[in-house]
Amino acid sequence: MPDNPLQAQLAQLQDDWLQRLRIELPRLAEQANALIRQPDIAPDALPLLRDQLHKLAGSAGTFGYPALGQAARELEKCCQELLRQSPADLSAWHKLASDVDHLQALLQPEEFQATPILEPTTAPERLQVGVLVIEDDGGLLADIDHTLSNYGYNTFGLNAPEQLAHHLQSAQLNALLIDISPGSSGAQLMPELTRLQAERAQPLPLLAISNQRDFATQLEAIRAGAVGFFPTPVDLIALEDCLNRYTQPHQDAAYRVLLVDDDQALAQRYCAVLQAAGMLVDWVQRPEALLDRLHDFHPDLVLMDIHMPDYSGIELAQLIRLNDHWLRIPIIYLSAETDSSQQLAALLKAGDDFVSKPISDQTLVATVYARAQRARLVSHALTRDSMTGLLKHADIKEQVELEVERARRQQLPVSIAMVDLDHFKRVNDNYGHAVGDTVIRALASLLRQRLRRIDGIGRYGGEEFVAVLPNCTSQDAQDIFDQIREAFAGLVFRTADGNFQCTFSAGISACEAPDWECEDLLEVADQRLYLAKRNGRNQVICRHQART
Ligand SMILES: Nc1nc2c(ncn2[C@@H]2O[C@H](COP(=O)(O)OP(=O)(O)OP(=O)(O)O)[C@@H](O)[C@H]2O)c(=O)[nH]1
Repeated sequence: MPDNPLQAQLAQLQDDWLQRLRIELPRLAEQANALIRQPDIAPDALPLLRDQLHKLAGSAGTFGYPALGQAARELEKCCQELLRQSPADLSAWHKLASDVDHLQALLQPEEFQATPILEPTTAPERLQVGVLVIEDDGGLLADIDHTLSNYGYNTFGLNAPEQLAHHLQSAQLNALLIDISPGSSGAQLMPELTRLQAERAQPLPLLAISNQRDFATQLEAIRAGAVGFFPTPVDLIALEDCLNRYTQPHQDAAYRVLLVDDDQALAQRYCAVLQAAGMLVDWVQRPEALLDRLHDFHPDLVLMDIHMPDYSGIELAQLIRLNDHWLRIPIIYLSAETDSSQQLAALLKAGDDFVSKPISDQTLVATVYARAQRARLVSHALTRDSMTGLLKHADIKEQVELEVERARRQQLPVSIAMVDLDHFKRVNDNYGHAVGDTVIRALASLLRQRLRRIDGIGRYGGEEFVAVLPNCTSQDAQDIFDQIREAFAGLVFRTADGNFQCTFSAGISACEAPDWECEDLLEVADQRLYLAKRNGRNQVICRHQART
């Protein structure tokens, strides 16, 4: 009995498939025998037999019976040939019937090779990160501590140089932040640190600070294993961004795969395998439902069977391509078709790739994963604001629409937050536009870090942001945004013209009537944001009364 849930599920699916085949194979043999008795029914009966053999050729290998799949493929070709020639000589029909009959003998269990499935792609929740900070400048050290703790990091220092080796073994330490300016205590520790890092299976991410920015200094940092280099005055927001990149797991949401296949047994198996690899899979059995499902499910990728009763996968792929909105979604054909000219013809009409059935679980996961990852990257590049990495105006609006619609369908709450920096014009006027940009990036980074992976966050205007929080009441949204507001107000921005702090105001709305559309929620959130500004700023309002 398999000891892991996926293998148990696959074994059960294989068992079901076998049961069905024990009934279907004798029927196939009977259909082939009927052709000997009445060769004149061949024009109608033979295509049917060929299609069933085609389906068997595609599924048998996947369920651990490659010899049966191979034999079915040969017989499929044989049917095709008979259809073309319609031989009068009965021996060809006898041979076909006997070979189809023989398929049952190939239903003996073969060595079932359970292939390892790739690791799930879903990211775990945010990790608690410990950072060892070695910095002689007390003022800068205080700013680093302050900023990083506002972003949720644990920072600690080194009391004595001989403790370095001990610290590096601690499970609570995830990154190093060291000032390597000439003559500093960090610089003196570098030879020892480089040696200790080399002994580790996985060196800790090292971020270097220095009052020098020349080639030799940066090269020295790289040789000590630095992944980030920050000349003074340190851009603490960029530093946190770099720390986040190297210490947090990949924050992407699970890839969404829409599977279009009429073969229930195979579809269930593909779903189980892809889900076990951390992907979200939706299965369309009836092609008529395809367009609605695309609209509701928003897949990153479509896996399309080619041969289905009444429709071909190529027609369906062309149908998808008629809509510009879905142009970015890769379509991978899954088919028992091995004729490369047919494959090419399919790709020329629509679709992006071809994988032949039977496909191993590992190849399926790797193919889908690689394609979905690339599609996400392209989509990311097109929909993200380059300064903050958040969604652009049109894309966050689209996401709000989508979530409001989904919430209504599922009868779950959804909240919208509209956020605007306070007196931001003064920041630009007093410290310059570049510093203003740093403040915008700081807020974007904090929003990304404090909100959930399923929340959508966008830069709605210059210094205005919109977030959509599915399955979240307005009260919960207010609590979350109050925490973010406090953390943001605590950040200190260091500039050559002095240090300063900045705040934001926010308005929250939720679906307050069953017929509320996206525009209603945005408008009410905007009114509450305006109220928050009028009430004195640095506050979050989720009803028509103020709350600080
Ligand atoms: N640095 C920077 N500034 C921007 C960007 N986009 C918009 N701004 C500035 O943001 C400021 C917004 O100013 P206002 O709309 O008057 O609002 P405010 O000063 O923040 O005041 P309140 O919103 O009433 O608290 C303007 O000075 C814009 O030039 C940007 O991408 N970078």
